[in-house]
Amino acid sequence: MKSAVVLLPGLNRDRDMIAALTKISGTAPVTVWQTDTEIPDVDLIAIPGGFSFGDYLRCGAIAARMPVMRAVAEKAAKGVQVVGVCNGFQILVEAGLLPGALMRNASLKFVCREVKLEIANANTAFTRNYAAGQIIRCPVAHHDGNYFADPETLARIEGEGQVVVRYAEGTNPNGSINDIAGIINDKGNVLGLMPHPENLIEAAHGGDDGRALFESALGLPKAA
Ligand SMILES: NC(=O)CC[C@H](N)C(=O)O
Repeated sequence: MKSAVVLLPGLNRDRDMIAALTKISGTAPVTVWQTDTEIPDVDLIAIPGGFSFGDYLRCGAIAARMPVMRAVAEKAAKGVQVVGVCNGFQILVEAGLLPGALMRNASLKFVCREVKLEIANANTAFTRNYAAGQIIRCPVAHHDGNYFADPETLARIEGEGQVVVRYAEGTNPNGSINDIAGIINDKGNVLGLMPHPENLIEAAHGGDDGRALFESALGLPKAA
C-alpha cells in the first residue's frame, strides 16, 4: 500500500503523518513538495495539519493555490483517495475539493484537547473498519475548525451521507454546524476532518482509536 504526504511551508504535523503511515502500511510514504506538479502512483495522498503559510489570508488559502494542489486535484479526479487533516482539511476546502468553509472557532480561541467523535458514516473507504455510530477518542488542535455550509449544501451533504464524523456527547470544540467534524466529497474519495487521527494510532499515544481510519484507507483488514 503506497501513500504520499504533501509538504508545504508551515505545516508541522507532517512528521506525525509520515510516522503513522509508515507504521500502519509498513512502507514510508513518498513526500511531495508544494512546487511538484506530479504525484507518483499511490493509493492514498495525505495532506497533514499545521500552519501552512502562517495561516495568512485564511487557513489553507495560499496552500490551495500551490502547484502541488493541482496535482492532488488531478489524482482525486482519477479516484485516488485523498485525506486532509486539520490544515489539510482547510486546504481541501479552499481548493474547492470539498464543500463549505472552516471559520474561526466560536470561542475565538485555539482549542487543543481530546474530543469524542461519532462515526456518522461507516460506509466509506476511510471508515469501513469502524462501526456506524461508534464513538472514538481523537485529539483536536486548531483555531479555525468551525465548519459552515449554506442550507442547500448542508442539506445535500447530510442527505448524501457525506458527513462522516461528528463531535459527540457535547464535545464540539468549535461551534461547527450540526457538530460536523469531517466530510467526504460526493465521489467518496476525498475526506477532510479537523481532528487528528494520526496522533492516536498506538499505545504510546495513549490509544489507537485513529488507526482504523488509515487502515481503512489503505485497504488493510480490520484489526482483530
Ligand atoms: N493543527 C492544525 O492543522 C491547525 C490548523 C490551522 N492552523 C488552525 O489553527 O485552524
